[in-house]
Amino acid sequence: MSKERLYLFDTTLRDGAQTAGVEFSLEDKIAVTRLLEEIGVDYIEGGYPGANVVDDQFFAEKRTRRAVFTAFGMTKRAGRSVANDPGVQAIIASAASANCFVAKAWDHQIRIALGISLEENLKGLRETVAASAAAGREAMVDCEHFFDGYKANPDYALRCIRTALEAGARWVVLCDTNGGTLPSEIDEIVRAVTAEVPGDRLGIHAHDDTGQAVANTLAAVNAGVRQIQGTLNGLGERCGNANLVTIIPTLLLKPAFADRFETGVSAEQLARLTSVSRTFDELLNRAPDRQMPYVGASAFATKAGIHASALAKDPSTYEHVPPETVGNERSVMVSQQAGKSNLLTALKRHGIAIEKDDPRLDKLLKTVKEREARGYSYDGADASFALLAHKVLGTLPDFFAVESYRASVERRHNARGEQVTVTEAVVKIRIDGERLMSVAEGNGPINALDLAMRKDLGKYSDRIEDLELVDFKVRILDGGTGAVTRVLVESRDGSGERWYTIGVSANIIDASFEALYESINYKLLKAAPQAAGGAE
Ligand SMILES: CC(=O)SCCNC(=O)CCNC(=O)[C@H](O)C(C)(C)COP(=O)(O)OP(=O)(O)OC[C@H]1O[C@@H](n2cnc3c(N)ncnc32)[C@H](O)[C@@H]1OP(=O)(O)O
Ligand SMILES: CC(=O)C(=O)O
Repeated sequence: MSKERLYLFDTTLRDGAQTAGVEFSLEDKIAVTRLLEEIGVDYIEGGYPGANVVDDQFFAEKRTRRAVFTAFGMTKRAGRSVANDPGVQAIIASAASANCFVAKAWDHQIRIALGISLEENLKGLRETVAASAAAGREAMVDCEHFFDGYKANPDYALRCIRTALEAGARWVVLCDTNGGTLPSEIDEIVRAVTAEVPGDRLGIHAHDDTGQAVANTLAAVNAGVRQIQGTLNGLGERCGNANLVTIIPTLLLKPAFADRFETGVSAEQLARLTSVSRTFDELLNRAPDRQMPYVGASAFATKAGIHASALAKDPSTYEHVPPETVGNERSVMVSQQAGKSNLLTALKRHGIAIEKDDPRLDKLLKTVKEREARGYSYDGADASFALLAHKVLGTLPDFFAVESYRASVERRHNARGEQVTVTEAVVKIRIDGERLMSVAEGNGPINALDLAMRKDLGKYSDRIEDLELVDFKVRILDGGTGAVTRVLVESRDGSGERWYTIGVSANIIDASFEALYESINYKLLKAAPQAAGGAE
């Protein structure tokens, strides 16, 4: 049986630009377009020419290679002709080859928000679409508030669709603008509409105000629409739009859709989805959502010992799809919820071979659980887990020992009478019996300690030259100033590898120092031949 084609329409650069806190520069728009082309969407709605300078610049030239470059805007204003409407003219004159016009389809909105008659609204819709089609653009219409409009006045909502199609629109998109419609209502209304209008001329644009945007989109596809609008990582006005990063793998990997439909996304492009989603978050300067379906860091992660045991026998026991199909990876974590299977998987990741009945494994599990009870959290600090494992198994080289450290913070007035804060640290270490002492100033006690500890590591100094601290997170575990502090340090080196280490103490400086010390030790461990596979 031949499959029906579904068309993916991305509106990250238009509806996504309506997200609170998001502003795209011209360079951002160009970079996002490149990302979208990597995953093979059919249409890229790049923004609203005529609305702002960035969008004018973006639409000054064609920005897509394969996807249909689409400009958004509203239909002509009442009381003027299309030729005299600068908004519509800017859209048609742009470098876009498709135009998507928003038109209201809810009688209540037309009366209140536009203050015009229902006929005047249809006239604007008809004339705008006709002008775009006459200019050789692929015209489409976003029927704003379609579902609320259909509930209030189905005849009028349907007339909006028919008017757009008769005027030359390729697609009419049914919008759940306020995002309050539920999947059962979408199903019922789309089925009623597709009884009148062919589904291969219809699209769906769902907002996530009840957390149902993806479900609503899939319900609309099931009920007959063939164009899907959505955004990268679910960006969009208020609670966001339907998340294409969730929808695409569902369409390609779930038989209920994959057996019936095809898209323009290949298996190779699907495997780039995790990277595209995370790169997009980098560009937005925000942390990726660990729990995002398919692509989140936790999407194929397990902490539970019972799950880890079964996963080791066959990954399909606890995975709904193979993680590599979307470019993600399986992760078995070590924590209080762990059993020996979790440890074995984590040890294997660090190149440590050990039998399940080796008594040292019981000792390691006991140590992990004891330390977790004191505030350590190894599921986010894999490098500290590796160090702990080598220590318990007796294979951790004795790189260097810290004999003592001291940090001081002094606020005083300098010679010009200005108030300054001076921070200084002294670290004494011992390597092969030799004592080395370093002093450093920093912009805070932790920075000063880090600089002092790394200043002179004797024979190891050149091995840590490319070590870089990337992030530093502090969490107070029990609340109050007398509480336990957990510090997580993220490091990286010239190889591009990133690792996480942890420190826990009632004293924030002590916890930080421990995490820094662990980071240096892990860097040295990586290059230590005697530690590799050292449990045997
Ligand atoms: C559901 C959606 O997401 S639709 C997309 C919404 N996105 C945006 O609005 C982002 C970009 N918008 C903008 O930069 C500006 O709103 C502009 C440039 C488009 C217009 O700015 P202004 O001319 O100052 O108008 P303003 O934004 O205050 O109001 C919108 C006007 O468009 C009219 N209008 C709204 N929708 C339509 C439509 N589909 N067709 C015709 N006119 C419309 C409104 O009645 C209002 O006019 P009025 O104030 O005379 O009643
Ligand atoms: C067009 C659009 O963004 C909406 O109706 O939500």
